[in-house]
Amino acid sequence: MTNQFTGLPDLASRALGGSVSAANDELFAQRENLIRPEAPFFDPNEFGHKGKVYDGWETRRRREEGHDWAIVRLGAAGIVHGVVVDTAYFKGNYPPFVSVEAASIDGYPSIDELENVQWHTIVEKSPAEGHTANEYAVTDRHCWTHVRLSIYPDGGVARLRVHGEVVADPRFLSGTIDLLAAENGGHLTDCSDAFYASPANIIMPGRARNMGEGWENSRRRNGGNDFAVFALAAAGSARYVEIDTSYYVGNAPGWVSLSAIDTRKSDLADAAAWFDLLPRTAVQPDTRHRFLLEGDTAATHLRLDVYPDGGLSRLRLFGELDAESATQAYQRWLDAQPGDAEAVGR
Ligand SMILES: NC(=O)NC(NC(N)=O)C(=O)[O-]
Repeated sequence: MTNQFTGLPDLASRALGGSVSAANDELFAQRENLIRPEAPFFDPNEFGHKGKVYDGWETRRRREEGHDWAIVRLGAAGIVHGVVVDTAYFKGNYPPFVSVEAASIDGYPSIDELENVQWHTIVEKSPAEGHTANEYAVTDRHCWTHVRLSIYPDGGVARLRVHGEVVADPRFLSGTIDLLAAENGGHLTDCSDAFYASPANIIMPGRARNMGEGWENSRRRNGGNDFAVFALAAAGSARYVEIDTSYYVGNAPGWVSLSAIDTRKSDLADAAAWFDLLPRTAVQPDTRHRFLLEGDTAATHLRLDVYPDGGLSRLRLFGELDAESATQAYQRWLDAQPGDAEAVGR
């Protein structure tokens, strides 16, 4: 059975800015592979001087007591709903048991400092299978900045996915911000088609480096148009939007439109409560467009329609939180802090 949490953003992903800060060993395969956003790859014929080449993190065969570990700084702090320890292609060398701990650290700790922070178990030592996306649900609802994966006693893991909700530090939600950005807490809630790549990609930090880093649907053959719906990081009013079709040369939409809703006033399912933010507007391939928005734009959700289909590399919605929304964001962040959140590395 697939757990629902796998639909939530991967807080560890390199696409969101995660980093594998440290590992006790990585002789066979480097730790940074753990958070690569793409699916693991395997070439049965590829060998290096140290052995078989794996797209994952792999430690040597352990000859003493103990176990191996790797520490990941999450790309965005958040509440973890579940983790996936994917042992894809590790068949005779996967770890039979894994556990995951988490920590909440305000600041930028060194590797030495990380060893001494308070780690909380979020996945008890549990069995893992080889060549399998092993899923573990997490019930703790505190906000974490780091996780530590332990494997028993040693072995290889292709990917570590840490699915959850971003809980942005409200001190950085002031002024004009991207209300849609995943790093601020914006997330995809619905879409018509993610055949080649999900629209969740278009709210990731930075600019896409190629078409694979954006949203690409399939060619639409049966009428209608494709769409994606996002929850904003927090309720706010948008002043301008950036619609980037970079790298979509033969498959950009012909036109796009944006609509929004404020679920503080109406139900998400109330079709009549959605209002136009940007009317149907022609867009060009491989172009970063900016459009000013007018009128009352206060909203909690945004819907992007592309006509008839086609991809985007990024979508940005710049504006400000209103006072009520800023207070709520602050309270949510405060409520999610574990009692022993530490300030380290400042
Ligand atoms: N064939 C292997 O994968 N062997 C070993 N691993 C690598 N990467 O060569 C091992 O002993 O776990």
